[in-house]
Amino acid sequence: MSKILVAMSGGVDSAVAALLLKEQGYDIEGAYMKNWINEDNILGDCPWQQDIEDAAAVADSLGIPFRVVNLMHEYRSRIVDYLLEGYQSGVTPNPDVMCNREIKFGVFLDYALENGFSEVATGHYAQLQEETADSPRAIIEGADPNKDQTYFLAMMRPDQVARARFPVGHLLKPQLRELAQKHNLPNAAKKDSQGICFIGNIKMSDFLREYVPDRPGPIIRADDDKTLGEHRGLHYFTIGQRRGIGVPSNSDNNFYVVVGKDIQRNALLVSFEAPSAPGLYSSRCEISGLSYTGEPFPDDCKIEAKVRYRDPRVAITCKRISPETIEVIFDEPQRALALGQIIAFYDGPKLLGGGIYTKIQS
Ligand SMILES: Nc1ncnc2c1ncn2[C@@H]1O[C@H](COP(=O)(O)OP(=O)(O)OP(=O)(O)O)[C@@H](O)[C@H]1O
Repeated sequence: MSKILVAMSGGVDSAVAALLLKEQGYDIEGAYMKNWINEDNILGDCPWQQDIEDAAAVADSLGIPFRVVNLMHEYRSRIVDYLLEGYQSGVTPNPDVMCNREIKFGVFLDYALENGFSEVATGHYAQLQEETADSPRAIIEGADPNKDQTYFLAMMRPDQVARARFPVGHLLKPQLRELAQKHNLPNAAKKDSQGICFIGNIKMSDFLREYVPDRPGPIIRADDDKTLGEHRGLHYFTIGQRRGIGVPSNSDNNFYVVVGKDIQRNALLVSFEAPSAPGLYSSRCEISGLSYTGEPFPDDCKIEAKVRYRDPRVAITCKRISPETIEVIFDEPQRALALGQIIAFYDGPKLLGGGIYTKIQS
């Protein structure tokens, strides 16, 4: 029977993933991935030591072998550099999506295959539709609509999907917690992690402050080009952001919102929140780095997409520009799309693939 390496973060989701596979009779081992932040420890916070202890304790209670895999160098080159380059060039990268393709189902899967395993399991809320004569294995949204994580898997390639397992994707989070308690898993009551896969409990703004030099520039009102103030660096801001701009609206009903970045002038563009705010809503965009989780979808087609994590699926039309680039036209204009971020494509609950916003048009 095939051997499965379970990626155990110390959190409850991957603990239950291991529990379920064990109960189903699979030959499994657990592994914690040590990433770059573990080694550098510059920000004086090390929640990961506790995470390793928690993952080891869960493996112990399940009676499965456990190891720590050091992926520090790969993480530095594939994720941290991508993150820093993105922020330095004025776009908003998505380390979580890249982490799944490059690390969890990239170097970590390679490590598993080299060490006698045939699959990698994670605690992602996603389901799998097994391969049929007509189509390869497909990723389907998780059963818990509040927890579905398929968006983060959008850039996975078919060969990676073929070797992935998501044992908890059919569960609702409360059911998962109940299972963890019923089986006395040592981390049954542990709080959920905050998302960004390697930064852990460290805030993105602290990370940026440490690694990307400040580069002050003007805050400009996009409607009339009036300078309203100064920002510390474009990388601290994302389109659609309202908090922390530092420019009062002097009015009770109007709020300034970031509507864009003018890279040439190093200017942060703001406007009052409104459907007519210049650049805030887009009806079309260009997507590069197009990647499919299974069969490629047709050159010109009507499908659905999630424009960001936690957004509902929306109707889109795709038009092919080149092998790796498409134009996406939204049925309804979408608010605050950020260059560098990821769009995920769907056919109903089935994930089709993803790509990177490289041009956004109103
Ligand atoms: N440092 C790590 N070592 C091993 N596996 C990891 C690590 N970080 C994340 N994973 C794997 O990736 C999955 C999704 O990661 P994410 O950070 O979204 O955690 P999560 O949904 O809070 O799950 P968990 O409760 O297992 O931490 C985890 O369930 C786990 O299988």
